Amino acid sequence: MESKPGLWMFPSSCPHLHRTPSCRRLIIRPTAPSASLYVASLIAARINAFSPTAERPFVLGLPTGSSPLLIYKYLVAFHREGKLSFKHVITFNMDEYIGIPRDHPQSYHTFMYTHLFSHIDILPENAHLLDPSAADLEAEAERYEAAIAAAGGIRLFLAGVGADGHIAFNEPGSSLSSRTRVKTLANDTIVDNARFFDGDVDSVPKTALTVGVGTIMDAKEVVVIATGSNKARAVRDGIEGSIGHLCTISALQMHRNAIVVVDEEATAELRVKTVKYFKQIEEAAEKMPGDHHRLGKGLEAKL
Ligand SMILES: N[C@@H]1[C@@H](O)[C@H](O)[C@@H](COP(=O)(O)O)O[C@@H]1O
Repeated sequence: MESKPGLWMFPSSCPHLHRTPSCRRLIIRPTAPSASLYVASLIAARINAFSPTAERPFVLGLPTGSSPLLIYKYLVAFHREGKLSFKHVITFNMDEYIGIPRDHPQSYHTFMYTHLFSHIDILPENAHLLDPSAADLEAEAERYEAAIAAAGGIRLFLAGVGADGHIAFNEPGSSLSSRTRVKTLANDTIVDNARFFDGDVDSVPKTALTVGVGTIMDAKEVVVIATGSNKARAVRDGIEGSIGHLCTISALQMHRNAIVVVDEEATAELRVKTVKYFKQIEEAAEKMPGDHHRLGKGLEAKL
């Protein structure tokens, strides 16, 4: 029998393939905009299918960075077109820098309001972010975990991935069962993120509050977006590599309901066989499109 890479594989006869787009798998889209539209459409479809109410809100985990930018644009567009409401959505952001104020242009708080929260109907009290100004950061981390639990747990966690395969700020070497805590950033991450601080490595905070790998693994569904050739190594290690703490996104191989959505460029380091296999699965799924496909039709050209 042909060997198949990793736990991400499942037989093309898997009945779930035809029922839900959220079987554990890799989705390959030609470009970053089409990958982002896929993810935004999936999130919108999940929220709408859930029909959230004040008593039964949809709980969404969110990332920052350049990767989710287009996804947020699409979500805002869906909202403006009356296709999506965040009125009964509760969000939890995955991380926040320590050492810069909330209103700093590069804080994740500012990022979220600039790119998403100010443009949708989310209630401010429902948009949760870690507070790095808390006097006791350990207590703040515990408070955050408790708030997630009190909200009923995260239904869908959207994530990006660092070039070295880290998820949130769970840098290489993080425990795969870690919870929300303070993390010292890896040098690679600091250098990478200097692009947001006018290229000045010294201005990048050296520590952050971040949800743990375990916190993300507890979500009912995890969706990762990875686009561009600088994510190719992370995608390869996360999908074809073994599960290990040096590439924390690889923990998702153990998640029952996780999807990695990539563009062609991000597949550059994958084996041809792996790419072919997942494309074949996707072709089969597309013959039975779910509503997340229809929802996004036409938007890509407009944005
Ligand atoms: N903590 C964030 C991650 O959540 C993000 O996924 C990563 C990649 O960022 P980008 O999408 O800008 O490449 O950067 C930071 O490390």
